Amino acid sequence: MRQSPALTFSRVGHAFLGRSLFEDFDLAIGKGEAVALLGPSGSGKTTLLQIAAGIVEPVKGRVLRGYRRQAVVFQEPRLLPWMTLTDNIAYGLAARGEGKAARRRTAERLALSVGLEEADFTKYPAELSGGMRQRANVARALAVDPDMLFLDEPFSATDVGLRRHLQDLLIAAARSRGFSVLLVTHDLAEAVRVADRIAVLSGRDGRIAASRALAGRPGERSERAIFEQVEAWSRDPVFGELFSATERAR
Ligand SMILES: Nc1ncnc2c1ncn2[C@@H]1O[C@H](COP(=O)(O)OP(=O)(O)OP(=O)(O)O)[C@@H](O)[C@H]1O
Repeated sequence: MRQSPALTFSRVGHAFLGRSLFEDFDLAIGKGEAVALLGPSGSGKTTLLQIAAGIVEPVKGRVLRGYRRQAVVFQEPRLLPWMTLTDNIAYGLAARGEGKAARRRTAERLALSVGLEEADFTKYPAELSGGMRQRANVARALAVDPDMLFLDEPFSATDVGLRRHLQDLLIAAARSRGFSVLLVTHDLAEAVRVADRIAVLSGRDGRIAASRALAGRPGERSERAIFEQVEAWSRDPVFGELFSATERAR
């Protein structure tokens, strides 16, 4: 028997101020599958992610959720300024009924796993660098042990070294815990590194212009294989709209 998907968009439509973004958007994400959603700026990627996560109610259609617990990583960390680093990471755990000591232990373990240090545990967000805040952001999402993770341009403001580190960390976490991922990104190399499949949203009609499975598993692709895939797709007409828009934005 085929497993039901973790997430299904079924004929989803949305409009802002009378301007339609998409009419009949369909996409299914399997359990344990990582899908990267690419598309020109303004095509509605973030809106789709927010609809999927229940942050925005679609005007039309349905989202079917076959998962129990979700976490969202936004581009900007959104830490609570009056809470320490570990309290921020542990924030979502209180709702799950975990005791205070257990919450602190989980938060500390995750803080260390994302490269934060013990000396940082009691610092407030204002005392942390941008990179440290982004590490805390990822740790906070993993703390709730999601089976569906939404990532909205999570590393676009992060320098290359840290971006790679956090990508690898998420790939390893997704593999060991088996959660599904919907990643919105502008960065084709990031998509090729992190995802099992890429969906390209058309800027013209808000539908999926192309859906491509990637060879191999995330975390096992060589730098050369990633580079060659990005090169090949950048010559593919289906990706043309994406690249011309990205280049215009530069
Ligand atoms: N709350 C809102 N009210 C009105 N218009 C909105 C709102 N949110 C988004 N939009 C508009 O909807 C369109 C799609 O926005 P969205 O952020 O989903 O696109 P995107 O593909 O993620 O863009 P980018 O790649 O630039 O982040 C844009 O034209 C945007 O201005």
